[in-house]
Amino acid sequence: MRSGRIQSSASCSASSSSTFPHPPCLSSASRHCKFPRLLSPRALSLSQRVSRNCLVPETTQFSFSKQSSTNRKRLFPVNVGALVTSNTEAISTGPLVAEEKIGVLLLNLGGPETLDDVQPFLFNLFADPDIIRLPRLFRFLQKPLAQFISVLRAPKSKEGYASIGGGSPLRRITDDQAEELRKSLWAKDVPAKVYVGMRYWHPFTEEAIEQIKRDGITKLVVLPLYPQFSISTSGSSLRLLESIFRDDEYLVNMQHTVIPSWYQREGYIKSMANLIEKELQKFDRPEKVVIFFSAHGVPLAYVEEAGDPYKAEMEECVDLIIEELEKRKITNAYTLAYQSRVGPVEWLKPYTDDTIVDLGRKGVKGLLAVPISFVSEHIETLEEIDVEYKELALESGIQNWGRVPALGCEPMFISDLADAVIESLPYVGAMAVSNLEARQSLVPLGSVEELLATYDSQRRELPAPVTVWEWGWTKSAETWNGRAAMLAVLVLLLLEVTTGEGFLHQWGILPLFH
Ligand SMILES: C=CC1=C(C)c2cc3[nH]c(cc4nc(cc5[nH]c(cc1n2)c(C)c5CCC(=O)O)C(CCC(=O)O)=C4C)c(C)c3C=C
Ligand SMILES: [Fe+2]
Repeated sequence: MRSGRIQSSASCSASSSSTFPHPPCLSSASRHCKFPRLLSPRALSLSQRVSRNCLVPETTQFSFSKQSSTNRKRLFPVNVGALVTSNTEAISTGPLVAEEKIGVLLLNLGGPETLDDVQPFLFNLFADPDIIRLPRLFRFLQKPLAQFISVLRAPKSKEGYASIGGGSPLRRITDDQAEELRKSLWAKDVPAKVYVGMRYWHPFTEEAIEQIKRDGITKLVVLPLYPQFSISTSGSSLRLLESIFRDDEYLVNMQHTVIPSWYQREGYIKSMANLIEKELQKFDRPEKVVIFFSAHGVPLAYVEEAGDPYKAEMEECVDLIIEELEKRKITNAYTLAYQSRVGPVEWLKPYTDDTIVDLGRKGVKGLLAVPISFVSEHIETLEEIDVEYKELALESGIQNWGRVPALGCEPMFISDLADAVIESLPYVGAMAVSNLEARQSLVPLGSVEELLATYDSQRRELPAPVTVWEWGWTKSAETWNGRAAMLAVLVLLLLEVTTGEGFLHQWGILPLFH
């Protein structure tokens, strides 16, 4: 089989070989132009909105095809140190004074630590308006609906968590990453404190923020632990931070900056390439193995309707890793697919399961799975990939299976995260939008408000990714089941509100305001 990207027959609408014009940016030297107001999100066409990275001058065609990727600019600096120095000089925020207390806030998803945590964890997830975005009129239903869906989904999720030891390893791994990052920063003469703020489980972002206040942090770098930005992950955490910051006098005055995504950084790309290279060597005939990048999916509407840059960033990330492997003379065939879809709506394609079957049918005998959207082991690597997809691959005729571990605390990766933090420090509190130099930063930066204005500024209503009720097999049946269930919820609510009694009162969801 020829090397290069394998396109599954179940391939996506905006395929990896599609070419589209790149949005204008201030300067061709600028690696990212995530700063708003220059380009009004409304003014951008859909194809422009999904790829906001300004890697090439305005007139250049930007393509994700294999052929053109070799002509593309290097995405990461050859000499980070030199550029940091020049950036530091360029920004007039002044030197860090002795009383300055630097904090780094790592944002992550969080996961249930015990089986009893599963349903409340799912409730928090589905109560997030960036996961289920209800029409304005129905917003008051968010919590009852989240309760309803979480109760329905909990048994299936519990099974998964039970099979990986009774809980998610996410907290332990993220705490370890925070400690290693802290050590790395101190070793680089940046005495910073590192905090972990989870979106859906302990330690919650609110708890981390309270600690940040108690510690008297004056400069904060916000670093989501997702390499690629999605409205549903980093975006959701930033949305929460925005509301916490807005309501708090201390935080309003605390200087901060956000590193929204960092998939293009040299240390991350090289660390991923190292892991892939190492795992390939475990196969009898490494050159015959297909490298299978599997990313967590998002509903298609996030990308196509809300302008989520996730898919564009993911494709670019894969291209960069492949370029790095090619430099090492590793020219295996590869493909990218999306896993873990929930509910009846269409998610990013091609789907991982369909692609595995497809590859088996095409005679592929060796597959190396590379989880790419997350830097810790979690239920979707340990259960979905290691158990479900492996089984599917073997059933589909793929005889040799391997999986690249998540990065975890891999030293080169942690050291690169520390560099990202250090590079961002000159911009903490700097008015990134009005600051010409900041726009040319190596690390795409911005305040919480700026980033939220860039991505998803209109907060369009999106179809709920999960179904409320499930029976029958057809899509239309599911739609009608959903509508019927919605009606049932409304009737129940009406009864509850009028009688003051019912299951929502028993669960403490109503009354909404105490
Ligand atoms: C980049 C990573 C992730 C994206 C994008 C994402 C979007 C997304 N997820 C759901 C629904 C669920 N996610 C669940 C678990 C989960 N999700 C991610 C990452 C991304 N999610 C991780 C790492 C995990 C596992 C955490 C752990 O405990 O180990 C779950 C719960 C598990 C299950 O029941 O399957 C749900 C549900 C949606 C709807 C969504 C986009 C809209
Ligand atoms: Fe998820």
